[in-house]
Amino acid sequence: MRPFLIAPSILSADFARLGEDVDAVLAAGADVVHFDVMDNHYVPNLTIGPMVCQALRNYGVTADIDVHLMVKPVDRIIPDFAEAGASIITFHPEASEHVDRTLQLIKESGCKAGLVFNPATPLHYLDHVMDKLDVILLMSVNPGFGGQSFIPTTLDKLRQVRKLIDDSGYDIRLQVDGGVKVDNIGEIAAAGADMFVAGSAIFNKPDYKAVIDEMRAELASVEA
Ligand SMILES: O=C(CO)[C@H](O)[C@H](O)COP(=O)(O)O
Repeated sequence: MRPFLIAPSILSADFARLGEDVDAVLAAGADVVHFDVMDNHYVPNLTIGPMVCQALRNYGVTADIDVHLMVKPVDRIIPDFAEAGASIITFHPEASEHVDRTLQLIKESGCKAGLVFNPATPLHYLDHVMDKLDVILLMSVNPGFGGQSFIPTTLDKLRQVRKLIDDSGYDIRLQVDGGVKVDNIGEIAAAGADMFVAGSAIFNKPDYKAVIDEMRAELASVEA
């Protein structure tokens, strides 16, 4: 399996000093910035858009920015995020009228592309598009808010998707998002995830490096 990636969700960062907080979490050892976009329509919350992504790039953030679109419709906003510096764009297949077309739009915009599955979204959306995916994100909470508890049935779903990826032979990251903490990240990795989104577990602690180091220590015992 490829190296594990830790992607702090800036949903739990301090929006009043976002650039500094993102710099701090990257300096603490994070690999990727996870950027949650909510529209108060597809999910019952409202967050940030392309202007904030561009502001992070202008501030000097060079790490990959992983944009998770919790919006409907999806396609209109994709070129704006690509222009604003997104590296990866993921979306929920049931929020798109044409999943294949949306994946192509992301790729043509120069970004990596992925599909996101809510806890109750069936995996059949993966049929016929595995060759177009760079990331599969399994939500381990219902989307909309940080700080929720990890839904344990996600572990079985991770095992299923890990097998699908391995059998496909494609180079696809398996990401998990929601309720990821130091005390469950090892079990989640053992189920097949290789990219871990964590918001409150990192940003709600005073020492980001200490949390990320503890996560890496748990992951090291899975790799061994
Ligand atoms: O997409 C999200 C919610 O829709 C967040 O990324 C996710 O919930 C992370 O927050 P936490 O780690 O606090 O659960």
